[in-house]
Amino acid sequence: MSPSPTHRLMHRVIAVLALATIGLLVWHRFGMERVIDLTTRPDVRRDVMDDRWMGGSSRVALERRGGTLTMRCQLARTIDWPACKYQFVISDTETGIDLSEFDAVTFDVSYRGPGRHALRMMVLNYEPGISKVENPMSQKVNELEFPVPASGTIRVPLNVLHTATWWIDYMKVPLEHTDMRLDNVTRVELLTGASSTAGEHVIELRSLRLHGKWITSRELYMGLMAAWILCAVSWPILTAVQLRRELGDTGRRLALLAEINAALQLEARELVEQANTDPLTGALNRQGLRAALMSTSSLLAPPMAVLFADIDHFKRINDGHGHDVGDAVLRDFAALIHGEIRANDKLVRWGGEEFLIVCPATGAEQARQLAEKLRAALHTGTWPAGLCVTASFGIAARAQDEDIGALIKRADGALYAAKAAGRDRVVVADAPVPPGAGWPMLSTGPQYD
Ligand SMILES: Nc1nc2c(ncn2[C@@H]2O[C@H](COP(=O)(O)OP(=O)(O)OP(=O)(O)O)[C@@H](O)[C@H]2O)c(=O)[nH]1
Repeated sequence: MSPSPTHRLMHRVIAVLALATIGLLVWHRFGMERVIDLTTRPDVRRDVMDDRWMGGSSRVALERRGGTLTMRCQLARTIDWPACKYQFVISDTETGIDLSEFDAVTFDVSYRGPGRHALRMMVLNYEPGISKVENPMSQKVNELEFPVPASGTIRVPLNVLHTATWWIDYMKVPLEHTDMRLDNVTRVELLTGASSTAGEHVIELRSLRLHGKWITSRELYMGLMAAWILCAVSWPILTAVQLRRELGDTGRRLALLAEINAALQLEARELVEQANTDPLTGALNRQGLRAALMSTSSLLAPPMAVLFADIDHFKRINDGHGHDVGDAVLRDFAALIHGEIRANDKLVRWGGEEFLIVCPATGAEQARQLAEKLRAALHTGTWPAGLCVTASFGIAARAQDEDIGALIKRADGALYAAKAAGRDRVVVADAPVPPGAGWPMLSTGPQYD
């Protein structure tokens, strides 16, 4: 069975999702790089500061030339931790930027000055519950000191930063807040090294860049997981909807087929009825009698009788009043007989103005009484054109094992006798003569084909 359009669509969605998943994971791993350049970014305030606010006597000055920031620091070791520093202020409020998915920082720097060249980087993170906007010292200090060449680019991985122990002591930070965090960075500072020699230190910073990803691994995994869960959930739902639709279609098709079938059956019944019925009188025709005898075998079980009824001088009616009146008499004659006989009796138009009545469960005497009743009804009936219509009746009761053809022939003989005796009467045929017992009395009637 070929898949439904819904399933084909789902297969495509899964294929696209699988490719997108692989593509995004590879892209996230090897690309998707986001760079924040703190030396040029317009919303970052760049500044320098010396240690006089802590009681020191170092002096610092900043020169800006193009994108290059040159810090001239006259370092004086008059306090324990003398320092000059660059400040990159990202935010003065509690809302910083999330650098947790940033993995490195690069410096393009030149350093001139006495002693060992080293720089200290501090990344200040706003910690809810600990940091206060009005107290810059309350921001969590993540720091690292690293050596600096005379000139060149240095790449420092961010995961080697650690929370400064002096800050933990100073702020009396509980243990659970001592981990390094970069999810809300408000400020980055670049200081002279902790054990820098006194004297002039000239640091030329051409760029300071943070390197990370456009979306965090967590966001990527969550997004992909949500997409796959949505896909997994929608699969059974769409399958159920599709099945429901198919069931509905099948039901509608079945209902339509049942309707067509019923119509065809009705049509077939009508055709059979038409084939078995005389169109003028509504009585059975000979084919109809054959069908009735075949479908209801009990019709012929003795005792049973057949009556031949033939309208007297019907030719005169036709000749005297026209064929239409003749037809009307035939219709009324059949209707009158139908009104008098039992439901399981069969009225057959045998030909012209001659009718056969098949009466199951009827003996010769009962058949004769019926014929007399019919004859009397004809007398009292109302006929087209004020006519008086009579009929002659020939009756034969079926003997055990008698052939139906022979039975009809005997009834026809009796009818012939009734006509011959003056019409408007009933004649009952004698019982058939058993083989070898001689000829029956009424065997000389008209021949049947
Ligand atoms: N109007 C009409 N006449 C029919 C039909 N079928 C047969 N007839 C006519 O019925 C007439 C039968 O005439 P006959 O066989 O001579 O019988 P009859 O005139 O009734 O005389 P008896 O039977 O001897 O009393 C014929 O004129 C047929 O043409 C029919 O369907 N409609």
